[in-house]
Amino acid sequence: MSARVVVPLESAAGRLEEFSPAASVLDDAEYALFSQVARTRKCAAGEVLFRRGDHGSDMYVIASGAVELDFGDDLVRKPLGMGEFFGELGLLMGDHARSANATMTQPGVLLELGRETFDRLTDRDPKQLAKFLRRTIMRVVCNEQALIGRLRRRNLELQNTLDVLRTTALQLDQSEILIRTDELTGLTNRRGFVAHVEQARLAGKLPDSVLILVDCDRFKEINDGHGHLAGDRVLQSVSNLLRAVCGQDDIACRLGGDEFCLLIHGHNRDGAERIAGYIVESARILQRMHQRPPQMTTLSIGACVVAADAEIAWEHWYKQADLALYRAKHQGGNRVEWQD
Ligand SMILES: Nc1nc2c(ncn2[C@@H]2O[C@H](COP(=O)(O)OP(=O)(O)OP(=O)(O)O)[C@@H](O)[C@H]2O)c(=O)[nH]1
Repeated sequence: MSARVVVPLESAAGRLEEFSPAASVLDDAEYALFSQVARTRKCAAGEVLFRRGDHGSDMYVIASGAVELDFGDDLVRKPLGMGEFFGELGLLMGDHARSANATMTQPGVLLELGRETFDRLTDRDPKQLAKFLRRTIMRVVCNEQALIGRLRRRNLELQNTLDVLRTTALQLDQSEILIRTDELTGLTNRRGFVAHVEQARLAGKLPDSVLILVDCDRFKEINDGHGHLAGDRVLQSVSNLLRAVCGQDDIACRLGGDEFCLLIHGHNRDGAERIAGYIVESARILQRMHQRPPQMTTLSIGACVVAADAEIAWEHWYKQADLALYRAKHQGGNRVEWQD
């Protein structure tokens, strides 16, 4: 029989009792008593005694050989050896659903105790049986408490993991927004704009639109004459003006330096001409209104109609609008030119 470590443990009734921490080992007197009434069963290695969820009412004592209890999921498997018992809840509760798979890992002999044999023990040695039952109940309570502790710890770990995942997702969203946003103006930057247009185009969801390229006139003179910060303020004013004319589905973008663009969705040339004209006119008025320090420059615009065609890439439309912008600049700026 295997070696036993016996430690005192306070019972539910408050008395000190002998209790084995392995707790599934019978003492010599119990073993002798059970072997008087039990059925013996020879088992081969690998033989499955019961599976998780099976209903059963037999308890087993290992006379020789070894058994493994597998509680499933990621719970630790429990090896049992000579003198240890298992399946006692089936015996005590009757027709109990097993909570583990029990498999012989070494060939051996088991003592099987069914309900009727157990009843006979009540007559033979009630004191010994009561001691066994108390110990078994304590074992169940301890196992349950350990299980609850493990589940609590796992729950806490899961919650922590979820928190970390939530924070990471949020950080990813924020980084995604940051890398697509122009820091100075808060408008979408070139990367964000091109990604948006290309995604929509490839998905066939880019509606007929108008592309409007906007460039500040003689912006360098503002930087040179009033300083870089004044130049920054002008760029912010231009972006506010573009934001103001944007509809819900339109996009305003700072392409870089003093160059901006607007993608006006669902507009034909007539509608977009009014918008482009309004931008140039408003900039002209603001530029005259605030000259020292300057709040605005006059603006040049090159525009083209973007036909919804999944085959034509964004660069094509950009080149068209840029040709128109070049003409607008060439004619002195402060105007709108179209490329058909
Ligand atoms: N203040 C400021 N200036 C910038 C920024 N980015 C680019 N610039 C400046 O913008 C100026 C653009 O100069 P140009 O491309 O010659 O444009 P321009 O002076 O408007 O000339 P035209 O377009 O031909 O009228 C350069 O002097 C850049 O240094 C910025 O973020 N802030």
